[in-house]
Amino acid sequence: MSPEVDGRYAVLGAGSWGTTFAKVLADAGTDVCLWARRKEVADEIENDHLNSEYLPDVMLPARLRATHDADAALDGVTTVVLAIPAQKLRAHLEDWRDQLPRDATVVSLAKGVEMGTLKRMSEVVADAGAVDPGRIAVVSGPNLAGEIAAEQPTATVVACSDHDRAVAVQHACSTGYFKPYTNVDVIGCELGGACKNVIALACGMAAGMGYGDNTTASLITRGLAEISRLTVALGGQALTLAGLAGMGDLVATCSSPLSRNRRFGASLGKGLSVAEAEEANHGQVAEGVKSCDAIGELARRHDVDTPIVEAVSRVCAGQVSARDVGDELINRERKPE
Ligand SMILES: NC(=O)c1ccc[n+]([C@@H]2O[C@H](COP(=O)([O-])OP(=O)(O)OC[C@H]3O[C@@H](n4cnc5c(N)ncnc54)[C@H](O)[C@@H]3O)[C@@H](O)[C@H]2O)c1
Ligand SMILES: O=P(O)(O)OC[C@H](O)CO
Repeated sequence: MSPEVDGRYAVLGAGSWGTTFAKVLADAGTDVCLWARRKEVADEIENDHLNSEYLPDVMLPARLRATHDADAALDGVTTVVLAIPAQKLRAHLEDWRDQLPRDATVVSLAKGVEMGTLKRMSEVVADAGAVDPGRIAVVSGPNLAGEIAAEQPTATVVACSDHDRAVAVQHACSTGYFKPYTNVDVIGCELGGACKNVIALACGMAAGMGYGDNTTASLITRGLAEISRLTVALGGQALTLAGLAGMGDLVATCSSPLSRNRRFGASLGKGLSVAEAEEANHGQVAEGVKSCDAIGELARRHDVDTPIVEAVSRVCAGQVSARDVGDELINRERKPE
């Protein structure tokens, strides 16, 4: 375990990733309290050091505290970590806005783009939480919660326009199994995390139809081209997408049977309806299903071509089958890479 880290952290949201990230912080020696929406989840973590619904096989550190009371979790903290699904973040922030300490760093773990507003999560935090953008950080990378909770070695990126704040979060979550790098390109890191979910849906569809690694690699690589174009159009850095928050997360999410987005896509590829695919995912969030339309619309507004994102949107809307959309993609116009 690392030496004690300065500052107190609240992690708001005790699903797979919120619980895992809180464990990482506690293992790093950081003082952390986890807020759970349901009292029984908070009580189980506080008393039994277990979150049996999301991480049934993982013993949580005794030093990790948990509560159902958001005011208590936020009292006196230096850093607030938001681990709420992307489309639910705004409503929660509006509730918590007055409790967010004025100088706290606010870290978003969510990977999505808000439907309707087309805002990235840091923009939602700035807007709904009334937080100065220089205080907002995002954590994104190849971070499948189950593997990290099992303490398998993983790297990630902490991005913040204020480098000192990124470094502080980096120190607070560095452990023997979790290695955070810093970056100042918030736009690139966020778009990498949000868009790879949509590409993972496409890879899942391909797997569900019985296709192998060549198809997956082709979708990952052409997906990376779409994400890079969109990132540059929105003011981010293409090079960020060559890193952990881009290629790294694409490889993990598009290849892993643990990914909820890939699993959801595989259900669609096998011919299940969207409702049946949701049921097969046991109510856990597959962010790409909701974000794909917003990402597609964002790309259209900036005149960026995103054919894989468009294809996934149409399948998720039930307009076309995965197989038909696959044929459309392979038969698009031939052009230089
Ligand atoms: N699980 C991962 O491996 C992982 C890794 C990196 C990033 N993320 C991202 O982190 C975010 C959270 O993902 P997760 O895996 O923890 O999700 P999850 O489905 O496991 O848990 C969601 C959590 O949010 C809570 N919540 C609070 N308000 C809610 C509401 N109104 N509706 C639904 N749930 C509500 C739920 O109770 C639950 O504790 C997502 O944006 C996801 O893309 C997840
Ligand atoms: O399970 P998924 O598809 O939400 O992916 C989890 C993480 O985002 C992987 O980095």
